[in-house]
Amino acid sequence: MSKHVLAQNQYGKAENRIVKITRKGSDGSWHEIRDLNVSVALRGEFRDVHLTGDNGNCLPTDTTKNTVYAFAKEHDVTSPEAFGILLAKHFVNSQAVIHEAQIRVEEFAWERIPVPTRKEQHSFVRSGQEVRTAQITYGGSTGLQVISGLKDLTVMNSTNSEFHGYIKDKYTTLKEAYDRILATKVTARWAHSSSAADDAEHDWDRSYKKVRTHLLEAFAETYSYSLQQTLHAMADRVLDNVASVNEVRLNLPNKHHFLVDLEPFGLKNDNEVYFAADRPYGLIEGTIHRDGVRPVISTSDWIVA
Ligand SMILES: O=c1[nH]c(=O)c2[nH]c(=O)[nH]c2[nH]1
Repeated sequence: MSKHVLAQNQYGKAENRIVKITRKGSDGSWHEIRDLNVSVALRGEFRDVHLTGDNGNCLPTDTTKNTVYAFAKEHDVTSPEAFGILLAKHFVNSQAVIHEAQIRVEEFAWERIPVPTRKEQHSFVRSGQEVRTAQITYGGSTGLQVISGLKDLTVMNSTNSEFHGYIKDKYTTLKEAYDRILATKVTARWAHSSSAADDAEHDWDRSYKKVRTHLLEAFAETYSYSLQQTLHAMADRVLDNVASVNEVRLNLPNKHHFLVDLEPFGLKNDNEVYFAADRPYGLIEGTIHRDGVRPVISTSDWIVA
């Protein structure tokens, strides 16, 4: 026996890449695709597996992978959230030793390449840079918890951004800015109310589009005095407009654009030529939630820009 304490542990199979083709139309020539990266983490009675070599409670990670494949065949993949809910419930409800399952899904979006000369539609182009995310946790004390999100959504305002009035100490060299570029690569996660999570009819694709639109509109429409203020405005807009969302966490790395000094060349830089710095970036993160709701989105995952 170990004299040390086994604390949080989980296991499963990470990053199962699956593409589901659904054939529609009378001859099945209209294709729809969902391109997912599905990770499984199981929590439960796995003490003996770690301590004694008894694998009697261990559902192999290989089986969890196969389950993802089989579920993709046996069920409609209507959204990352709905697929994750099916899987999480399956693991907890089928094995007594599994107390909680967490499914993380990334979805890569594809758009149709329209081919007017043929009725079959089976050609696609990867759309955008952003990745849709979902994290489903079922069992334990949480019941069903659904956290949706997106990452790698890069946005820029080429004006309507200022930054001044900040603390100045002996290390401060930053010049005050009254018209600057504001650019960031958005990582957003939002937690749904339990009534939305438990509603089998919830339209996850629709709520994803709504949240994404409100995030982008708030970014574009906020006259910004700091990226922190923009962050708050973006999350606020989502909470004001999407009733089923209780909490929003945003990671907004400040992708700095510095004015290039053109004076050595006898030129004046009228806020026209910037150096787009790669690193370091400003680390700007925050959670905004409805009053009276306990926040559930992890604050410990730092997002690297
Ligand atoms: O929007 C900003 N917030 C900051 O906290 C900060 N700090 C900094 O150097 N530039 C900026 N910009």
